[in-house]
Amino acid sequence: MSSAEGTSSSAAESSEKKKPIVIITIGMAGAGKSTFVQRINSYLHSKGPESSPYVINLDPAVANTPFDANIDIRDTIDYHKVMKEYNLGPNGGILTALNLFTTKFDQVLDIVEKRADTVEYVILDTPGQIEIFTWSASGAIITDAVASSLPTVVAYIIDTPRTTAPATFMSNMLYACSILYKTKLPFILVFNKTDVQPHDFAIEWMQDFEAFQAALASHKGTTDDEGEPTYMNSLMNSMSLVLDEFYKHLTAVGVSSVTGDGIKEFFDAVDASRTEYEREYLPELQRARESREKSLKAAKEDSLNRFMKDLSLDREKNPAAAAADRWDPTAEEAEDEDDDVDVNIIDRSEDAWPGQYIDVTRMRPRNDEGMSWPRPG
Ligand SMILES: Nc1nc2c(ncn2[C@@H]2O[C@H](COP(=O)(O)OP(=O)(O)OP(=O)(O)O)[C@@H](O)[C@H]2O)c(=O)[nH]1
Repeated sequence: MSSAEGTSSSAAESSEKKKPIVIITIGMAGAGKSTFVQRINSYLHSKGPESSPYVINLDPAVANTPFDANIDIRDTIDYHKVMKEYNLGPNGGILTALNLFTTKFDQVLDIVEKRADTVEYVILDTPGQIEIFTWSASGAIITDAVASSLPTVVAYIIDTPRTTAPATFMSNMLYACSILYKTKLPFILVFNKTDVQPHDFAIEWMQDFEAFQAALASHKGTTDDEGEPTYMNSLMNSMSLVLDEFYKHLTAVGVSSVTGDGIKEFFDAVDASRTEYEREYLPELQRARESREKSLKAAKEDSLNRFMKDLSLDREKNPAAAAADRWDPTAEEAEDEDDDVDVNIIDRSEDAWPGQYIDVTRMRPRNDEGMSWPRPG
């Protein structure tokens, strides 16, 4: 972002209250996501009550969170009960619990939007099994719903001490790359646990692919018995060139969720990503909306045309029935409601979600009695 852009946008924003920015935290199990959320939460609290964030926990299986969530999926859905009722294993249980919660996510958004004037940051903690959020329909629905209402940034938490091997680093970057291209949201790589392992090596590898290739060559197991580079080595060498382009779209910060080091730099990156969201994500969202409206309109017209064609074929085949089928304005019992061709085409994007109102913030813990979840069978 150029400084000129930053100045003009901040001048425009200062006249009206900024919308809160949503931080979606994701990361491999054990990367330190919950500890990180707890750390940024306490950092914001320490700045004063007006800076307190709004925290949403989306992990139904977490036993204890080291932070108090304002909205907690566990208050609405009993994950153990879901596993039992649907006869699922742990991952299926988490996924189903998240799916069920997603059906009520509009209510969560309503609540968050009502707090928009008093809150600066909204923090979303996601399930420990990263793929349950990043590769599920409900994860995509939640991300899209949030990002279309409020500025949003993805914080991808990386276990730095476990990423020092070039192959692990590359796998982590490829995963980050896939999430970036899926969400298209501003993206921050958070190298966590820098108290154990500084993240300088990662920054160097991201800025200089030759340094990465040198590290790769010096790592054991990169050549076969004849001293030739292994298939994996050649693949990673080529990938490092491809990822060079991807790194340009990322911001990387090093933090220690234990000592609090680097948390201020993380928030500087979050604040900078607001501009990126407005400049890149919003216009893209607008384009996607327009194209969806266009395709819905086309589908509607196509359906209407096919209906009219079927109707004329029927009439050709059976002229007697067609004659009897004419509308008689004088007939008292003229029923016309079934002729409304629009009824089968519903633009659900404009609808409110169906279902009863449930204030998810007021539910008793671990109790979903009275909820009309779909049941199997
Ligand atoms: N030294 C050090 N340890 C950390 C740091 N952040 C987290 N940890 C430790 O890493 C382990 C995993 O942290 P969690 O916060 O539970 O990780 P998580 O990603 O939420 O794990 P899941 O609950 O499986 O999703 C814990 O033992 C933490 O104490 C850090 O910055 N430095």
